[in-house]
Amino acid sequence: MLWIKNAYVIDPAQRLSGINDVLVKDGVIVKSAGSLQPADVLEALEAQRLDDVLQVEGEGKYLFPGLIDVHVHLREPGQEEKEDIRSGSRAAIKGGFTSILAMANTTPIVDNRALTEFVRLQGERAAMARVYPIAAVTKGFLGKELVEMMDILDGGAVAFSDDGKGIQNAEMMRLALEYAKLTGCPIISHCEDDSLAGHGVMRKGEMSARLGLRGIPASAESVMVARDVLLAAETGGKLHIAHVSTKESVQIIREAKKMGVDVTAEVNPHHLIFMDKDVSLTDASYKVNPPLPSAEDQIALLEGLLDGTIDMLATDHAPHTWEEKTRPFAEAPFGINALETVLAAVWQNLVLKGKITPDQVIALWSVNPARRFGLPGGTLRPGSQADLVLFDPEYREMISAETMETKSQNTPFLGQEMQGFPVMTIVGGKIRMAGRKLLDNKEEA
Ligand SMILES: NC(=O)N[C@@H](CC(=O)O)C(=O)O
Ligand SMILES: [Zn+2]
Ligand SMILES: [Zn+2]
Repeated sequence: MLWIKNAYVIDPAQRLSGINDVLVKDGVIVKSAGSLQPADVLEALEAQRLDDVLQVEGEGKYLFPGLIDVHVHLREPGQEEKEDIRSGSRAAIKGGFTSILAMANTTPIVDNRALTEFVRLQGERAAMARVYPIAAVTKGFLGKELVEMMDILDGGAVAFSDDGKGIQNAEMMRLALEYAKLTGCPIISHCEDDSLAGHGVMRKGEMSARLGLRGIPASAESVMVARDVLLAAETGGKLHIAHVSTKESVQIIREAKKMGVDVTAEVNPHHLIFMDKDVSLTDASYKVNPPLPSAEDQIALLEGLLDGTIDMLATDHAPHTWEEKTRPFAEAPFGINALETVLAAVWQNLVLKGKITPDQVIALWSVNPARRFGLPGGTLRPGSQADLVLFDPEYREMISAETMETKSQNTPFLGQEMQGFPVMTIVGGKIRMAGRKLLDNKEEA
């Protein structure tokens, strides 16, 4: 049993934002509002002695429902030199994520039930963050044949996506959304038209011209966003747009929502924090797909996030080896390692700069993802599973290979001291991290 005292509790689902005490018993939230006296605690927990209750002082810290990240690359099976389900889910816990959705672009691709079950079971074995598999939309990501959606859903998938690759064939996407209407399970679209993206390596514009790098026009994304919302409108299937990065995409999604299309969207913090201007030829940690946006796009992304056009934040945690990411910019793979640095990055660059409130961050990264993907969590309402994070806005940490659980170091923050980190992460009442140290096999609170 657990009693967290005097923390600043943020629970947008209950419209809670203020100093409160939270009680946990048998992996479930018992109480999440009010200031409690020992007698109240014993009564609420039906406990005999206060000695049976672990007391945690939360003063000066925020307490919120565990973050849910719907876009993570864990690289297992097949690319365990970059990450595996254990290292990735450990990184998640240190970053404040109690649930993560694993993308299917592994080797082999997660396009059948056996592989879906494998990902789920590896997540359970790691016993850190909850790991939910996302399976491919098309077999082998070839865009030719749909996977066996019903069978894969029975295996535990919570969404379908060919993320890493856009589905080029419009009829294939239409068919996928038609099935999504039947299953009620979202299709996550990586919107990228290959003919427009070509062999580009950064956003096309003045900066790409100056650096002499091949550019990817904004239309490579927005053209497919437009296509997909029209297909979602026609079929009634649930559509989720991954990593929105252009102002045109934001406009299209805004209009689609007005039309009543069942579409949601995410934005990655790196697209809100960095721009095409930050790209340098000597540092491929800024190389990501979709590429870093223009200043104008970045303003539109933030506007979209604040007006509800964009529903959630997601990391697109994409670990790659040091060897690959120190290749010349044009040859390095796309992707930014994010799980352990992203909350501090959002805190420093968006919250402390007054661009977004802590309450908005929790709505965007916990409540909304839980709702859209039909997952438990996302709230501290009594009776909910006890997935929570105690966050210290003052805590500072140096970002290095030694301090991180991820196997890769491809983050622009490497070697920097950052501020604002989780100091306790609890999953189903089990303390998985305390004082920045991971705890294996902890008893349930
Ligand atoms: N985002 C990236 O730059 N890379 C992702 C693929 C993807 O999310 O499309 C990866 O798997 O490395
Ligand atoms: Zn993608
Ligand atoms: Zn991705």
